[in-house]
Amino acid sequence: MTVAETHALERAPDGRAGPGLLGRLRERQARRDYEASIVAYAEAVRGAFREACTGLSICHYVQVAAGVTIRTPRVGEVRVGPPTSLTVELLPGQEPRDFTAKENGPRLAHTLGAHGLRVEPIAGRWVRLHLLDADPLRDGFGLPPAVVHSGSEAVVLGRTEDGVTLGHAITDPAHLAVQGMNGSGKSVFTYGLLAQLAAAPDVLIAGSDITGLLLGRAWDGTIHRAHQVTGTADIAAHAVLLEDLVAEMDRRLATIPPRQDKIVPSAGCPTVLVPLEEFPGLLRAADGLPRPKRGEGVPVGDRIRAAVLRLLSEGRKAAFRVLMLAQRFEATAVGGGYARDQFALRLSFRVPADSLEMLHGTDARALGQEHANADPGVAYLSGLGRDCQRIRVPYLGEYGEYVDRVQRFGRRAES
Ligand SMILES: Nc1ncnc2c1ncn2[C@@H]1O[C@H](COP(=O)(O)OP(=O)(O)OP(=O)(O)O)[C@@H](O)[C@H]1O
Repeated sequence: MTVAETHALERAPDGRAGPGLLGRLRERQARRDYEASIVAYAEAVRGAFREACTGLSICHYVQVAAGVTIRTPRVGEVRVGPPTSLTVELLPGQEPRDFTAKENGPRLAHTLGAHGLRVEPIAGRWVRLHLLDADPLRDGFGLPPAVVHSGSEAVVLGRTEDGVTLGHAITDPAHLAVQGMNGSGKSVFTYGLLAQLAAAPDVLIAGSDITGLLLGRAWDGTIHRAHQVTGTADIAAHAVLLEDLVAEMDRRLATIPPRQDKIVPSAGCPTVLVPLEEFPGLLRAADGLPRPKRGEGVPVGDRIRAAVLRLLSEGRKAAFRVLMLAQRFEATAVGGGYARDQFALRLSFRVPADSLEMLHGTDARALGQEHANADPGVAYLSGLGRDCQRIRVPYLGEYGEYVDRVQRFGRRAES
């Protein structure tokens, strides 16, 4: 036993076993050293924050008699984490998002030795900046085998960086655009979405899928299967299906009851979700077909474009929701800029920076570079009153699990 250990085991004055005088002195010293190190660390964070704000121009330049002086947002409490956080008072005219605008977020975080930064408005002009040690979306999460019992119940879309689970009811008046490069996770996301909706008695999943994986065989025996067209052997069949859906939409629009401006979905008149898997591929295949001679009909590609445009522009009131999937939402590839503008809910898995901006607007420009290398299942979501935010979508599992869930939960066709 060392001398230090002997002292530490001395008896306390009241006779109870515990640290003796020397031990207590050492404890006190250790506590003081620790507190001093915290104060020094907090000062270092304050200094680094001030310098980063100056470097990134998150500051005010004030003219004084001696020249120009720089004011940076005042740091209040520094809380040692992990994750470390600091309260900051915004300067007049500043907004919480100024800390993350452009590339400020990652640059501030890196100066402060962190991976990322999250800004939490507290009250008045005060915000709390959380310095994240790691990407909060690094870990995936599974999609439990749960289904909704009505289209008005929210399906799980994903989880935000703050750990909030985002839901979306398919009855909300929004068409959905999903883009992502090969292997970015858009199919797995869509499997999860459709599996959650497969059992709802007031939802019909009717769409087109040239891959034959999302729709088709997996849905055999369900009520939805008769309303799905797959493969590339008969591209005209995709046009026929979409035109049938437009005819049903027209019928619904013509029968909206008086004093109502939209269809209220029910089991008899379900919300029709129209997945269009790899839609640019469908258009390419259709445009590659021989064109009919003059006066002998409309080219299949044009028929598909016209039908989808009508579903997009008029379908919301008739309880039609289009779910379009593409590697990238270039206007020409998805039926035109007007068609693209109809998507109220937009989701981008890993895509090049210009594709992200194309779908989410210029606000997303700053996010582009990082997102071009995003992990599978990590996406940007915007629309329905939400700012563009980064989420992780749930992982349903391998393809076989999707087929199993559709077969287990999918509403059966009446025999
Ligand atoms: N949410 C997720 N969490 C974790 N891993 C995922 C997630 N989504 C997808 N992955 C992984 O990424 C792989 C590719 O996903 P997916 O097939 O959905 O990509 P994709 O964008 O549809 O590609 P493609 O256009 O080639 O079909 C999956 O096999 C899975 O291993």
